[in-house]
Amino acid sequence: MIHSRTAEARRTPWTPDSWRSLVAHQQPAWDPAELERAVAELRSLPALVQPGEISNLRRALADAAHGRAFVVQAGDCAESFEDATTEHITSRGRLIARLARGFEQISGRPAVAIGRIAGQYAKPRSAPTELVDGRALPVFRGHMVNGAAPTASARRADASRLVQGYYRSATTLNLLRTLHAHPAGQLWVSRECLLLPYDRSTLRNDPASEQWFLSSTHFPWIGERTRDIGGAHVELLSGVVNPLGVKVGPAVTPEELVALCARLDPERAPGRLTLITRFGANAVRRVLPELVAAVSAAGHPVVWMCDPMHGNTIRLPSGIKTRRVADLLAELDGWFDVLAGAGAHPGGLHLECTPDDVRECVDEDTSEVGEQQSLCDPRLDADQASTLVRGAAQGVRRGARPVP
Ligand SMILES: O=C[C@H](O)[C@H](O)COP(=O)(O)O
Ligand SMILES: C=C(OP(=O)(O)O)C(=O)O
Ligand SMILES: [Mn+2]
Repeated sequence: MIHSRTAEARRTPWTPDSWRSLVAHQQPAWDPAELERAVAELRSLPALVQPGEISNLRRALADAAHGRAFVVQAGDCAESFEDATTEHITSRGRLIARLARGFEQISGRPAVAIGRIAGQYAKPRSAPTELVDGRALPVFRGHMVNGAAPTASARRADASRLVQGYYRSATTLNLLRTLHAHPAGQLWVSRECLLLPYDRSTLRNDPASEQWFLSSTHFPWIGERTRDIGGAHVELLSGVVNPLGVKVGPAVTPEELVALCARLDPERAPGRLTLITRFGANAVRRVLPELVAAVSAAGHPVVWMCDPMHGNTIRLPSGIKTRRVADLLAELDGWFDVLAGAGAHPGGLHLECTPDDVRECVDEDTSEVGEQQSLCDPRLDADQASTLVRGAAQGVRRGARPVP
């Protein structure tokens, strides 16, 4: 990532639009008139989540920061508009709830269940274009931006998709609330904060507290490619009261991470900030110790969450992406060991998974990979996801009951 280093000293006060003067990474080339129409409509539409829910989630995440609970955050890499159906939403909600319950049964620690769902429709990409039959096409950026079909017309950024995505998020969340609303098993929703005009148009001011909140998800996170401290994503989310996640890859320096914590968690409030680390099995033991030491020394009570998916992606010669469960478990093991060594609490696990019958990730042997049905990254199937959750639950138990 290219970092624009806006000097802290030059920072003007936060407003819902203060991000506009800053560099915005990973934004599609919208048609300005179409975008204006979409955001005008979105700004008049109801909030999907309410401030009281956001406070409750912050409390649950504070428990995770203190080692009294553990987050199980899971779902598709990219949700599909076509999958916003009763059947698909129900099976996804059930899988996440089942993973959380399975974690609790093995670990004895309460789980905070968060879906990558009800709005996970936008993707950051490694390159803006891809070659299809020798022709460069804009890359697929998620259904809130364009279509996945490899044609120029499908790949055009279409701002009316922002509104379609809002409505699909609303119906998805509505069904999830019906299925998982009881207080003990509440399912929270999360997504990457990526498309800034959408996020801006779903900011709302809570009249009771006069605080701003992002009303289109409970738990937004900033991706590895957009966590520029001087960039627009960090600026926009710094001013909302939602709990925030930040993805952190192996190139981050301790100084950079502490600066991000200072921007996003200036009050050092447990539950405010979750650091979702995604280093890869080979890097986690080398990179994580210094980061945990620096963040702890700076006094930020973050939730440390392990995303074993995004640092372990393998691109096969066929072009298909896959991941080996063995690598994911190795990263998870290293992550637990480092946190235990640093005296920090393991706070959560972040997975890309699906209840559908797929073979996008393999146990060990990459020749076993099947057709990639995912719109973006390879997902675990339900059994593979359970294996990871079991690994996390066992890691928590090991930490909770030290060997004499
Ligand atoms: O989760 C998403 C992917 O890791 C991200 O979109 C990058 O994918 P790409 O390298 O295929 O662009
Ligand atoms: C894009 C993603 O992750 P990262 O930002 O960590 O690469 C993702 O979670 O799908
Ligand atoms: Mn992904």
